[in-house]
Amino acid sequence: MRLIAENLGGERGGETVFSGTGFALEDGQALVVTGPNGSGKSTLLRIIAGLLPKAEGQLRIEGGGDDFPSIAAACHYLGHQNAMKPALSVAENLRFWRDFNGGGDASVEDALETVGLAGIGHLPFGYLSTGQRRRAAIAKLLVSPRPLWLLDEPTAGLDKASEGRFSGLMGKHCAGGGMIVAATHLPLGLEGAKELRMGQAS
Ligand SMILES: Nc1ncnc2c1ncn2[C@@H]1O[C@H](COP(=O)(O)OP(=O)(O)OP(=O)(O)O)[C@@H](O)[C@H]1O
Repeated sequence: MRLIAENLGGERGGETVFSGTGFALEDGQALVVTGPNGSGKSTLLRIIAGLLPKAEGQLRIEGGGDDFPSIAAACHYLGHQNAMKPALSVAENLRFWRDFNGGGDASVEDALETVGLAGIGHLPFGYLSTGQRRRAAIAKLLVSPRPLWLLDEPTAGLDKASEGRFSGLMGKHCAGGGMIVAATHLPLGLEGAKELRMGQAS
Protein backbone atom coordinates (compact mmCIF):
# COMPACT_ATOMS: atom_id res chain seq x y z
CA MET A 1 0.00 0.00 0.00
CA ARG A 2 1.16 3.56 -0.69
CA LEU A 3 0.03 6.93 0.61
CA ILE A 4 0.88 9.69 -1.84
CA ALA A 5 0.54 13.46 -1.47
CA GLU A 6 1.49 15.75 -4.34
CA ASN A 7 1.58 19.53 -4.36
CA LEU A 8 -0.81 19.57 -1.44
CA GLY A 9 -2.14 22.86 -0.11
CA GLY A 10 -4.12 23.64 3.03
CA GLU A 11 -6.23 26.62 4.09
CA ARG A 12 -7.79 27.72 7.36
CA GLY A 13 -10.35 30.50 7.50
CA GLY A 14 -9.70 31.28 3.84
CA GLU A 15 -5.95 31.83 4.45
CA THR A 16 -3.29 29.61 2.92
CA VAL A 17 -1.47 27.72 5.67
CA PHE A 18 0.81 25.64 3.45
CA SER A 19 1.21 24.80 -0.21
CA GLY A 20 3.32 22.61 -2.47
CA THR A 21 3.67 19.84 0.12
CA GLY A 22 4.36 16.31 -1.02
CA PHE A 23 5.47 12.93 0.28
CA ALA A 24 5.13 9.24 -0.49
CA LEU A 25 4.88 6.53 2.14
CA GLU A 26 4.98 2.79 1.62
CA ASP A 27 4.15 -0.19 3.80
CA GLY A 28 6.25 -0.13 6.93
CA GLN A 29 7.26 3.54 6.65
CA ALA A 30 6.71 6.45 9.00
CA LEU A 31 6.68 10.18 8.33
CA VAL A 32 7.36 12.62 11.16
CA VAL A 33 5.87 16.07 10.51
CA THR A 34 7.69 18.85 12.32
CA GLY A 35 7.63 22.63 12.29
CA PRO A 36 6.82 25.63 14.44
CA ASN A 37 3.47 26.37 16.04
CA GLY A 38 0.93 27.37 13.42
CA SER A 39 2.89 25.94 10.49
CA GLY A 40 0.02 23.62 9.56
CA LYS A 41 0.91 20.20 10.97
CA SER A 42 -2.55 19.58 12.43
CA THR A 43 -4.15 21.00 9.30
CA LEU A 44 -2.18 18.56 7.16
CA LEU A 45 -3.18 15.58 9.30
CA ARG A 46 -6.83 16.61 9.25
CA ILE A 47 -6.72 16.94 5.47
CA ILE A 48 -5.18 13.47 5.13
CA ALA A 49 -7.86 12.06 7.45
CA GLY A 50 -10.57 13.68 5.32
CA LEU A 51 -11.72 15.96 8.14
CA LEU A 52 -10.81 19.10 6.18
CA PRO A 53 -10.86 19.64 2.41
CA LYS A 54 -7.52 20.17 0.69
CA ALA A 55 -7.07 23.53 -1.02
CA GLU A 56 -5.06 22.05 -3.89
CA GLY A 57 -3.04 19.06 -4.98
CA GLN A 58 -3.48 15.30 -4.96
CA LEU A 59 -3.84 12.86 -2.11
CA ARG A 60 -4.47 9.17 -2.57
CA ILE A 61 -3.92 5.69 -1.28
CA GLU A 62 -2.89 2.93 -3.65
CA GLY A 63 -3.07 -0.81 -3.16
CA GLY A 64 -5.63 -0.81 -0.35
CA GLY A 65 -7.82 -3.33 -2.16
CA ASP A 66 -11.40 -3.97 -1.12
CA ASP A 67 -10.62 -3.64 2.59
CA PHE A 68 -9.06 -0.18 2.40
CA PRO A 69 -10.34 1.52 -0.75
CA SER A 70 -9.86 5.04 0.66
CA ILE A 71 -7.64 6.86 3.12
CA ALA A 72 -10.62 7.26 5.47
CA ALA A 73 -11.15 3.49 5.48
CA ALA A 74 -7.45 2.81 6.01
CA CYS A 75 -6.68 5.26 8.79
CA HIS A 76 -6.94 5.86 12.47
CA TYR A 77 -6.85 9.55 13.35
CA LEU A 78 -5.61 10.39 16.84
CA GLY A 79 -6.04 14.14 17.22
CA HIS A 80 -5.41 16.48 20.12
CA GLN A 81 -8.78 15.43 21.52
CA ASN A 82 -9.08 11.84 22.68
CA ALA A 83 -12.60 11.29 21.30
CA MET A 84 -13.84 9.38 24.33
CA LYS A 85 -17.03 9.92 26.35
CA PRO A 86 -16.11 10.97 29.91
CA ALA A 87 -19.18 9.35 31.50
CA LEU A 88 -18.62 5.94 29.90
CA SER A 89 -16.04 3.60 31.36
CA VAL A 90 -12.71 3.21 29.61
CA ALA A 91 -13.69 -0.29 28.48
CA GLU A 92 -17.11 0.88 27.24
CA ASN A 93 -15.44 3.59 25.18
CA LEU A 94 -13.04 1.11 23.64
CA ARG A 95 -15.83 -1.40 22.97
CA PHE A 96 -17.74 1.36 21.17
CA TRP A 97 -14.76 2.14 18.95
CA ARG A 98 -14.06 -1.55 18.35
CA ASP A 99 -17.66 -2.10 17.24
CA PHE A 100 -17.68 1.10 15.19
CA ASN A 101 -14.38 0.57 13.37
CA GLY A 102 -14.38 -3.22 13.31
CA GLY A 103 -12.44 -5.45 15.66
CA GLY A 104 -9.30 -7.47 15.14
CA ASP A 105 -7.36 -9.97 17.19
CA ALA A 106 -6.76 -7.71 20.18
CA SER A 107 -9.52 -7.56 22.77
CA VAL A 108 -10.26 -4.44 24.78
CA GLU A 109 -8.57 -6.10 27.77
CA ASP A 110 -5.47 -6.92 25.67
CA ALA A 111 -5.26 -3.33 24.46
CA LEU A 112 -5.60 -1.91 27.97
CA GLU A 113 -2.87 -4.23 29.19
CA THR A 114 -0.61 -3.18 26.31
CA VAL A 115 -0.92 0.51 27.23
CA GLY A 116 -0.43 -0.23 30.91
CA LEU A 117 -4.02 0.40 31.96
CA ALA A 118 -5.04 -3.12 32.95
CA GLY A 119 -7.33 -2.99 35.95
CA ILE A 120 -8.88 0.42 35.34
CA GLY A 121 -11.13 -0.39 32.40
CA HIS A 122 -14.14 -0.09 34.70
CA LEU A 123 -13.42 3.55 35.64
CA PRO A 124 -15.24 6.39 33.89
CA PHE A 125 -12.91 7.85 31.27
CA GLY A 126 -13.43 11.26 32.89
CA TYR A 127 -11.73 10.05 36.10
CA LEU A 128 -8.44 9.34 34.34
CA SER A 129 -5.36 11.54 34.51
CA THR A 130 -4.19 13.35 31.38
CA GLY A 131 -1.57 10.75 30.56
CA GLN A 132 -3.92 7.85 31.31
CA ARG A 133 -6.49 9.39 28.95
CA ARG A 134 -3.91 9.57 26.21
CA ARG A 135 -2.93 5.94 26.82
CA ALA A 136 -6.59 4.89 26.63
CA ALA A 137 -6.89 6.79 23.33
CA ILE A 138 -3.79 4.97 22.08
CA ALA A 139 -5.55 1.70 22.97
CA LYS A 140 -8.15 2.66 20.33
CA LEU A 141 -5.46 2.13 17.71
CA LEU A 142 -5.02 -1.43 18.90
CA VAL A 143 -8.62 -2.66 19.15
CA SER A 144 -9.30 -2.06 15.44
CA PRO A 145 -6.57 -2.86 12.94
CA ARG A 146 -5.99 -0.05 10.45
CA PRO A 147 -2.85 0.20 8.34
CA LEU A 148 -2.42 3.99 8.51
CA TRP A 149 -2.04 5.79 11.84
CA LEU A 150 -2.42 9.58 11.71
CA LEU A 151 -1.12 10.89 15.01
CA ASP A 152 -1.22 14.49 16.19
CA GLU A 153 1.13 15.07 19.13
CA PRO A 154 0.51 11.48 20.23
CA THR A 155 2.83 11.57 23.24
CA ALA A 156 1.51 14.82 24.77
CA GLY A 157 1.05 14.16 28.47
CA LEU A 158 2.78 10.76 28.49
CA ASP A 159 5.42 9.93 31.07
CA LYS A 160 8.79 8.50 30.01
CA ALA A 161 7.75 4.88 30.48
CA SER A 162 4.60 5.40 28.43
CA GLU A 163 6.57 7.23 25.73
CA GLY A 164 8.88 4.24 25.48
CA ARG A 165 5.99 1.81 25.38
CA PHE A 166 4.28 3.80 22.63
CA SER A 167 7.50 4.03 20.68
CA GLY A 168 7.61 0.23 20.76
CA LEU A 169 3.99 0.03 19.59
CA MET A 170 4.68 2.33 16.66
CA GLY A 171 7.76 0.29 15.75
CA LYS A 172 5.71 -2.90 15.84
CA HIS A 173 2.99 -1.33 13.69
CA CYS A 174 5.55 -0.39 11.03
CA ALA A 175 7.35 -3.73 11.31
CA GLY A 176 3.98 -5.36 10.53
CA GLY A 177 3.65 -3.29 7.35
CA GLY A 178 1.70 -0.37 8.81
CA MET A 179 2.28 3.29 8.00
CA ILE A 180 2.41 6.28 10.35
CA VAL A 181 2.17 10.02 9.80
CA ALA A 182 2.88 11.78 13.10
CA ALA A 183 3.00 15.50 13.87
CA THR A 184 5.17 16.23 16.85
CA HIS A 185 7.45 18.62 18.67
CA LEU A 186 8.94 15.74 20.66
CA PRO A 187 11.22 12.90 19.53
CA LEU A 188 9.06 9.79 18.98
CA GLY A 189 11.80 7.19 18.79
CA LEU A 190 10.73 6.16 15.29
CA GLU A 191 13.90 4.80 13.77
CA GLY A 192 14.33 5.39 10.05
CA ALA A 193 11.30 7.68 9.80
CA LYS A 194 11.13 10.22 7.00
CA GLU A 195 10.75 13.84 8.01
CA LEU A 196 8.52 16.53 6.58
CA ARG A 197 9.30 19.99 7.88
CA MET A 198 6.47 22.48 7.60
CA GLY A 199 7.60 26.04 7.00
CA GLN A 200 5.74 29.16 7.92
CA ALA A 201 4.96 29.91 11.54
CA SER A 202 2.37 32.40 12.69
N1 LIG B 1 -10.66 27.17 12.30
C1 LIG B 1 -9.67 27.99 11.95
N2 LIG B 1 -9.91 29.17 11.36
C2 LIG B 1 -8.92 30.00 11.01
N3 LIG B 1 -7.61 29.72 11.20
C3 LIG B 1 -7.32 28.56 11.79
C4 LIG B 1 -8.32 27.62 12.19
N4 LIG B 1 -7.71 26.55 12.74
C5 LIG B 1 -6.39 26.79 12.66
N5 LIG B 1 -6.15 27.98 12.10
C6 LIG B 1 -4.84 28.58 11.82
O1 LIG B 1 -4.17 27.70 10.92
C7 LIG B 1 -2.77 27.74 11.17
C8 LIG B 1 -2.23 26.32 11.25
O2 LIG B 1 -2.73 25.71 12.43
P1 LIG B 1 -2.32 24.22 12.82
O3 LIG B 1 -3.11 23.86 14.03
O4 LIG B 1 -2.45 23.36 11.63
O5 LIG B 1 -0.77 24.39 13.16
P2 LIG B 1 0.25 23.38 13.86
O6 LIG B 1 1.49 23.38 13.05
O7 LIG B 1 -0.41 22.07 14.11
O8 LIG B 1 0.52 24.13 15.24
P3 LIG B 1 0.96 23.59 16.71
O9 LIG B 1 2.40 23.22 16.63
O10 LIG B 1 0.75 24.82 17.57
O11 LIG B 1 0.04 22.47 17.08
C9 LIG B 1 -2.57 28.58 12.43
O12 LIG B 1 -2.14 29.86 12.06
C10 LIG B 1 -3.95 28.64 13.04
O13 LIG B 1 -4.15 29.82 13.75
